[in-house]
Amino acid sequence: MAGFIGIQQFIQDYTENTAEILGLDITVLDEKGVRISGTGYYKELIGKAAPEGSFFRMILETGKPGVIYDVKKDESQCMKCQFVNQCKELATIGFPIVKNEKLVGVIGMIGFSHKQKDKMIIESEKLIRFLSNGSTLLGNKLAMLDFGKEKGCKIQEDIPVPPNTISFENILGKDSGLQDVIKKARRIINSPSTVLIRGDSGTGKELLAKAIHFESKRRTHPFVAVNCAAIPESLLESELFGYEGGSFTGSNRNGKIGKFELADNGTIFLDEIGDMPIFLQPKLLRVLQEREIERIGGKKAIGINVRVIAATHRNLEEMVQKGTFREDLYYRLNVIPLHTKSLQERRDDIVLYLDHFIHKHCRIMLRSPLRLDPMLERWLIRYDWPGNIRQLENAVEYMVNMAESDTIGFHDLPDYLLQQDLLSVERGLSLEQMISEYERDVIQSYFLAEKYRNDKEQIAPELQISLSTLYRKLEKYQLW
Ligand SMILES: Nc1ncnc2c1ncn2[C@@H]1O[C@H](COP(=O)(O)OP(=O)(O)OP(=O)(O)O)[C@@H](O)[C@H]1O
Repeated sequence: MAGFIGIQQFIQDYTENTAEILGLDITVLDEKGVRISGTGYYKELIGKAAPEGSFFRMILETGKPGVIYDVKKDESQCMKCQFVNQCKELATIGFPIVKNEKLVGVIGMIGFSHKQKDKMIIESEKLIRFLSNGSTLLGNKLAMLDFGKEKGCKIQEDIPVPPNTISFENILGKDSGLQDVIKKARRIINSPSTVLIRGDSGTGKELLAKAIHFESKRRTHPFVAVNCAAIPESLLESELFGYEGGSFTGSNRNGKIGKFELADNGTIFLDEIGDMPIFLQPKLLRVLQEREIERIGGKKAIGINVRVIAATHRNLEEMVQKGTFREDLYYRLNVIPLHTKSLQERRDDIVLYLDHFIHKHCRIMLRSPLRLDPMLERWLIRYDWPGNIRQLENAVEYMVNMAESDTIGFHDLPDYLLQQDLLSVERGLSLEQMISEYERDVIQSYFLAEKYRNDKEQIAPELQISLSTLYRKLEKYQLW
């Protein structure tokens, strides 16, 4: 998305506003077919590539605009698409985005409902003109961005502008510990104090940091994330604080602005702070105390107004003891400590995440909702999830891809999970107990399914048992 970096938020705002006015869905793809913005179904797909062979990809290949008034009938344009059978689009119009005579993306208008499709047919001339203007607008905006860069304007191209903002609503989970953390975080959104988020990998530290930023008054300014463990030690200092032109061999002659300056008036998220090299720690401490930075090779201090949120999975107290983390920096960071619990510590939330991510990925893959085999669900609840929610979501995404029927079963698990001892969690139970537990889960799942609305007379024949047997089993498993 090289050309689109820096105006991603502009494009998403444009897309959403246009979609609202027209009552149709809008999406924009970059030259590689990766979705930059989208509304409706396509909002969830931002950042993902459009399927090979799809209509918009064809526009990227040919550089020609296209219209499909009836996707179901006009199959010739979609036959090569790998999702042709699951596609929910009814009508679609696409226009290439051209910058300085070069194809750099596609803007598309989509009708998912029959009402939208009819509108697209009736008002086609007007809508095609509208989309053509939209593509010109975006092409010109990109060209202006390049022009500004050539003239040396400070365009903050490496600020990762999020396509949409995050709020506390995005942090799912009923666990009381998690809810307490959210409650605390809500209280300090507008405070200037430094926050230190502790928790294992994939437990939502960055999500929490983003929610704090985007719920605060700083939300219109950048949220800049720096992973201190991912940047080589030798580069971290210049990444964080920037440098003046010609300060060292190989450096850019115009100098480089550091992440602290980029985050001015916003929030800097220092992920993996426990990996900050000891030689840089005094410099960070100074920034936190003085609220000013000095670029490498620079002679003057630059005042900054940045909220610092740091995070780590490491045991900082132990590191302080061992002398690998400065005690003064530790206290300076640990002003507002927040802790994100691992999934192992709040297994009750696992079902909620499974459900949420199954729905999410079914929507993304344009599949009708899948259900989980109850036995598999039980196994997933008892599995330890060392990679926490990130791992769980990836596993669900894999299973939704693999499932051939409307139920996700053990055979759909990713290989690394299949290699686990699938019965290990059941150890200590006799075969009879395991079968009983399975039977209980199956019956319960039918009562939880909206389709049956708790109707025993519908459920009994579905399970091929008599009504009285069903009553007996409900009694046995106390499923009243
Ligand atoms: N409570 C939650 N509700 C919904 N999604 C969540 C939650 N917690 C985490 N996630 C999702 O899990 C993934 C990992 O979260 P995130 O990157 O915030 O974790 P992290 O603790 O910062 O991980 P790391 O330490 O490895 O950087 C993200 O996709 C995030 O959206």
